[in-house]
Amino acid sequence: MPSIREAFAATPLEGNRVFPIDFNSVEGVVPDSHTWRTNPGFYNITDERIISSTVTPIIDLNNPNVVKDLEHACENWYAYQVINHGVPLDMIKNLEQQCDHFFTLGMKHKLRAAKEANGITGYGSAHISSFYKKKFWFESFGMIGSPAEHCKKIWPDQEDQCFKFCDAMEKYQKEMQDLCTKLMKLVINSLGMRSEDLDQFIGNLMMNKNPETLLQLNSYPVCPDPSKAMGLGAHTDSSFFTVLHQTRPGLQIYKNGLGWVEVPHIENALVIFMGDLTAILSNSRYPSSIHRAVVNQTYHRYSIPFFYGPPRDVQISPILMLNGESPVFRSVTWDEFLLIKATKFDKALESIRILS
Ligand SMILES: O=C(O)CCC(=O)C(=O)O
Ligand SMILES: [Fe+2]
Repeated sequence: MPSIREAFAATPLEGNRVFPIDFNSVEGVVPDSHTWRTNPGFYNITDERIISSTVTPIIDLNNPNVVKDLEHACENWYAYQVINHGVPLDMIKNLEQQCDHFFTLGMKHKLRAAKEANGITGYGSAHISSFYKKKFWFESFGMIGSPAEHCKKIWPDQEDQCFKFCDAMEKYQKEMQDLCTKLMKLVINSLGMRSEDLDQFIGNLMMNKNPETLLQLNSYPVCPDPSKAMGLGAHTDSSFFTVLHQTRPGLQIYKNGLGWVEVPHIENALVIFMGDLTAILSNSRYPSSIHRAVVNQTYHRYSIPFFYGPPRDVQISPILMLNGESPVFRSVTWDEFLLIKATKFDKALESIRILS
């Protein structure tokens, strides 16, 4: 059984040991390594229109109709924002502050926490840039659980700073776990599972083990020529779903027939993307959200995604709710799916399809 680490190691392309450039040293022009060509053809996207007037759904988690609202959003938008999510605003502000603290450090400091070759945690770039054969205007710091080991290297003689950073990350992870447990129930409920069966169903699905999660801090520095660069190219997340906090606008989701739809920045709302594993679970009723991040000339943007998925070795297969319904996808573990995704990228889901 390959591990997530091996899944990334299996990519024949550059892998994710692609270090970001020192964005502070770039003067005036976007270097060739980062010059973006539009429409590289992934996900068969041909429509490059950018739509800013359409508002993606906003779901109030306290609304009694939340399950219906969620069902509609998952079927039609694949991404939406939630309000009344219960995550305290001061906790989010503290997280942003620590995020800014890290990314405004000099390159020498950030590289002390560099990702290992094919690693997931620590400082680095986006491994999907190898598919695009271009680098993104992007740098990130990934964490599974406590970031303490990395912190000790970044701030070797600032115990206080180290503590503040770890504390902000760990508290936020805990909040995210609680929110994702709640969202998972709502998603399964919206697929037609009865409320009274949810706990047992999800317990069995996860084999009564803890979910696998990854917290990531993404940074998109100010760019001298945004028309030539891309923050993060179009992709879907491999998780069940992802909860994302954005500090400023820059996120776009792709919707057939409309093009790229800007997801507005709403203070105290969190963005949810449906991921590939929910496309499998829902037997393709809830497609995974194709999204990307663009950059700009005026502000430094951060986004903070929390990726939520099953224990690595658990088989995920479609939940068949209708009489006579046939599975559209074969079952996979998350590890196996990541391995497939690392080589097939936008064709990963297609490659496990058993019913057209
Ligand atoms: O920055 C964003 O808004 C998107 C980030 C994202 O899609 C990711 O980290 O997977
Ligand atoms: Fe994403």
